[in-house]
Amino acid sequence: MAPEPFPAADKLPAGLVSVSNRAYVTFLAGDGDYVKGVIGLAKGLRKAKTAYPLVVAVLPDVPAEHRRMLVDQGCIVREIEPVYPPENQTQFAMAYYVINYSKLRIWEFVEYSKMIYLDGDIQVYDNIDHLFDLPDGHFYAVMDCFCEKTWSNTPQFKIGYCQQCPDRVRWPAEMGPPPALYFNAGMFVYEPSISTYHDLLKTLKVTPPTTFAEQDFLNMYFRDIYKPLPHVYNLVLAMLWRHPENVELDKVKVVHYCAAGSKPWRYTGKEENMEREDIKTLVKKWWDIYNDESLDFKKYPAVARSVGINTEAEPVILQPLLTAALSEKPKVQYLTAPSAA
Ligand SMILES: O=c1ccn([C@@H]2O[C@H](COP(=O)(O)OP(=O)(O)O[C@H]3O[C@H](CO)[C@H](O)[C@H](O)[C@H]3O)[C@@H](O)[C@H]2O)c(=O)[nH]1
Ligand SMILES: O[C@H]1[C@H](O)[C@@H](O)[C@H](O)[C@@H](O)[C@H]1O
Ligand SMILES: [Mn+2]
Repeated sequence: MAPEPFPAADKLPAGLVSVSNRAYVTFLAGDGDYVKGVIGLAKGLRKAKTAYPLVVAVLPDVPAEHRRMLVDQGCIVREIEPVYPPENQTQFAMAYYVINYSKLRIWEFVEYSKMIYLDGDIQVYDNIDHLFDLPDGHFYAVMDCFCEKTWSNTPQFKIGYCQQCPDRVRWPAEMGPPPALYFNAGMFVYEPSISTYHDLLKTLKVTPPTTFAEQDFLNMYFRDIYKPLPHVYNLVLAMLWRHPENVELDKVKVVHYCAAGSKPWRYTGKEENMEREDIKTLVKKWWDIYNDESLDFKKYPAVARSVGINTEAEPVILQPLLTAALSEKPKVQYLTAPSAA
């Protein structure tokens, strides 16, 4: 059996809690080209020298060949069951809802105490491991922008209101209180929990599907514990032309290629705003990482062997071992557990 990367919590000396049971997690559905996004993300995280592995939650329709490619990139592949929207609500767009709601399965990954979820169309350009140290008990994500056409059927869009600049068009008093802060669900910091997982699925069963699927649902479900993160942790590309005054591009750590036409592996430059120089540069940056063979996981075994790691063991567990071995920090950090008294 492959060795465990870190001591299990119940094998630690009394009073000590492992804080290494952390991981990034992304999600993959289908046999299309999103696998490129996930491979790019795995390589980007490696370039940023994260100390934590990337778990990929895959739906059953992800082909074996794509799973192998992910394992070869040091990812931990975990199959999840699809989650279906409430019956009779969605004659069309079924696939869209199944894909997005299935993301809720990641609350089941309770072998990790804290995870950072990243969409497959996200790239990480700088280390964000410090986000794991944020206090527990909250849901952390970056506030969305309401200005793109994707929002056109919302009251916000219709009156030109955006939470990114609430003073530009004020929310009219006759429309009641302004909408609660709303996050983009392409990136968030959360704590897996079986009780939350069951409650999420139970609540979903009685919640009619809406435009932004699980994103709307998560916003509703976590509204009381939501804490906004700065834009640098999830730059929604439309911010570049909708709210440039809120963006410091050179400080951005995480880019979300969610604007129409911006997915780097499908980029043609033809769609609206896609000819911008900043977009071209960001697309090129993504490709530079994707094409960088020195970031391939297979390049790492030589280094692994030199620090005494068995590279023939399950590749899926190599990344945390290796990155921990190569980082200056100790492999396992310990915290004194608060007294139970
Ligand atoms: O065929 C697909 C479609 C999607 N995905 C996965 O699902 C994620 C979400 O899809 P997109 O990134 O294409 O969607 P957007 O960024 O436009 O979507 C935003 O809105 C969605 C709901 O509308 C979700 O909330 C998503 O997390 C949020 O970033 C992808 O990154 C990818 O990880 C696949 O694996 N295969
Ligand atoms: O999740 C959605 C999606 O990414 C859209 O492309 C974007 O326009 C929205 O702001 C966002 O909420
Ligand atoms: Mn996305």
